[in-house]
Amino acid sequence: MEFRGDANQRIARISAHLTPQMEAKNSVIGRENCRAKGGNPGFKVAILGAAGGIGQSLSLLMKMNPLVSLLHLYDVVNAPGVTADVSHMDTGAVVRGFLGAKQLEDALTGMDLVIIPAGIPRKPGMTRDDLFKINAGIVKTLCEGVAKCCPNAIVNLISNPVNSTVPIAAEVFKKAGTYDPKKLLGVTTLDVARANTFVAEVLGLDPREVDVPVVGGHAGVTILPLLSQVKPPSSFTPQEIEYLTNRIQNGGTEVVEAKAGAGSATLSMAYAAAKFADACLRGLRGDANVVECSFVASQVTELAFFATKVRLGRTGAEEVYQLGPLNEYERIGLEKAKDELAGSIQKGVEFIRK
Ligand SMILES: NC(=O)c1ccc[n+]([C@@H]2O[C@H](COP(=O)([O-])OP(=O)(O)OC[C@H]3O[C@@H](n4cnc5c(N)ncnc54)[C@H](O)[C@@H]3O)[C@@H](O)[C@H]2O)c1
Ligand SMILES: O=C(O)C[C@H](O)C(=O)O
Repeated sequence: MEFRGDANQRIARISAHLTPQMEAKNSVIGRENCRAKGGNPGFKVAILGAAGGIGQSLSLLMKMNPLVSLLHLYDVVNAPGVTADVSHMDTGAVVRGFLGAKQLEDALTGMDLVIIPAGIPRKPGMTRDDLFKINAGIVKTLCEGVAKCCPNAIVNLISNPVNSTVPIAAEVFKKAGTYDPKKLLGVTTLDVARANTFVAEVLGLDPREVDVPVVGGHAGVTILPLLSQVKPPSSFTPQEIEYLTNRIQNGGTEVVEAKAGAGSATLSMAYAAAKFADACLRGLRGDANVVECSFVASQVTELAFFATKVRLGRTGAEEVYQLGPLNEYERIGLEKAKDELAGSIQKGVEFIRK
């Protein structure tokens, strides 16, 4: 009887948390009184924009990551549904949902890593810069929350245009007095995933065996694959170089056009974001030799931000690698990339300083 009593109490506690009244009473969408808190040692991760095309798949993938003990899912719509759904996966991370601006601070407090895929995606005919008007304000607000509630967190910024949203985030953090350049990382992993895939197709290799550094930024000509540095060492014909460079630079547009108005890359992006977040968490844990490409504060060129390989450690991007030797084709590409990047970075900075 004693056992039944305990069990009934437990069931009553859990059921109480399933009622809409209780959900409304709690400021957080979760199961606060449940015994099952996961108990995993691990990192606390928030996804801002978790109910979106990227956000939902990314939430699923981060729930599967054994390095995550607590997963906060925040959005201005549909966070409760995504949270309920993902929370039923029998993996270690405990999931809590947060809906709307009033719950942003709760979503962010105590986080080690904040991943931001919030904002509108492109439709055919648009450039990433066309998203600036709406996404700049969204990123500003969310980063103000980060500065206030988890100023030491690593931030993975996905929202486009990344070439401008990363400078926006940096300016917000500077204004708040919390800026640590090592901790602000623009996510360019999808460019690398595409480059590895397309190069592997041309070489007839398994993409997992291929490593293509992609530097510069994350839009059109600013996406600069360094095919001369591909591993395993490979040579390409001029036609192959032209084809691969164009396809990698326009990979996002290829998906936008194929989706024909229904958005941009979400599944491959969630995969790439989860891969990059996992690298950040392994760095935070102290693993050695965690190296990924990312758009970060940089002294590699004269520009304040630039994507190159970085080494991820306990404090974020602890080392920013130089470009290495470039061939003539890549040197010309670099100049074009820098010209466009300079304007995008300036636009982001001015948005906050104006
Ligand atoms: N860095 C990259 O490689 C890369 C790749 C693909 C997409 N993106 C960008 O990621 C962004 C999201 O793309 P998507 O396809 O997931 O779009 P989506 O419209 O499917 O989802 C965006 C989500 O953001 C939410 N949102 C809007 N304002 C918010 C706010 N203030 N706070 C929290 N959440 C908010 C929306 O409610 C929505 O759920 C776009 O800007 C897109 O261009 C970047
Ligand atoms: O192309 C887009 O608009 C989305 C994203 O930046 C991508 O590269 O897929």
